[in-house]
Amino acid sequence: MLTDPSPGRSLDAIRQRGPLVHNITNLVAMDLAANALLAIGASPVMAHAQEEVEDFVSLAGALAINIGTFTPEWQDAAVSAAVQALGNETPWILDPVGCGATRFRMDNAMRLLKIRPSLVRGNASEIAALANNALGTGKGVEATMSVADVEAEASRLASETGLVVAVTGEEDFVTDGQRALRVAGGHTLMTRVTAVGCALTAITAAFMAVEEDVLAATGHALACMAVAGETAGKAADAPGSFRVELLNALYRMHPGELDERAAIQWLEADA
Ligand SMILES: Nc1ncnc2c1ncn2[C@@H]1O[C@H](COP(=O)(O)OP(=O)(O)O)[C@@H](O)[C@H]1O
Ligand SMILES: Cc1ncsc1CCOP(=O)(O)O
Ligand SMILES: [Mg+2]
Repeated sequence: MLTDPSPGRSLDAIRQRGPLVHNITNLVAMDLAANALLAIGASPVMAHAQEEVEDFVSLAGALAINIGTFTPEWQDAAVSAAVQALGNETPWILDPVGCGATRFRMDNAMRLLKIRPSLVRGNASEIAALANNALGTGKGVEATMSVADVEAEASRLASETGLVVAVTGEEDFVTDGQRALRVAGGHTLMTRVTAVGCALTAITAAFMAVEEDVLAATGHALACMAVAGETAGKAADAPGSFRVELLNALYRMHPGELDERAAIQWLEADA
């Protein structure tokens, strides 16, 4: 595990070690998330059969669970995987896609939250919904609130649960209830390509596989995606080509460039 909190060092470690990331993710995101992991140098596997999830967790450096198109069977497999990850001390991340939209999604997210993910990453509406166990936020899987609107609720959720919570949007916010950071950058076209957030969740798992400090690993992953988004936004002016350029930018990113361009701001306690 790394001790030097530099995003470039984390990216370099991913490229050197190629951690296997086990994803239990949604039908929309599988392609982009797997390709984003390959682009940064990690190895993806997408697997959600109850019969094999525990085996894959034991092989993986990190687990990403994303509830985006869950069925009850899928959810049960995710619970088994999360319990296994917790027992193995394998870092795992929860992406509560659209949890403010339906009771089924919220119940899935709350059940998984109790298995103590290392990190919860969602957009502003999802984190607001989760923090209050309340429906009615967001439009389906999309955010209708800003990150600034929910920073206080994210901090409360982190303090109450002892988990690290990341809220993403125009400027990202991450907190463990004591320490916090913001990550600037990215591009508005990231909201016009589906599954960019899900792909971010997947690559954050890869950063958690090589960096023990979950808050730092998350900051590094968010900065990596933000820098890639900026690069892609210079090369593309519409969603189709932006998606391709985002993968190209993740693949081409040099650790030194990431260190230079990462806009991570560590905040005082209680920020
Ligand atoms: N308006 C924006 N400007 C720049 N970057 C953005 C913007 N909205 C989202 N992002 C970035 O897009 C990625 C996905 O975040 P988000 O859209 O919140 O997730 P989701 O797709 O799960 O709703 C993050 O890296 C985030 O920083
Ligand atoms: C459109 C959609 N519907 C169910 S999951 C999904 C993808 C959501 O991706 P993201 O959370 O990254 O926007
Ligand atoms: Mg999402």
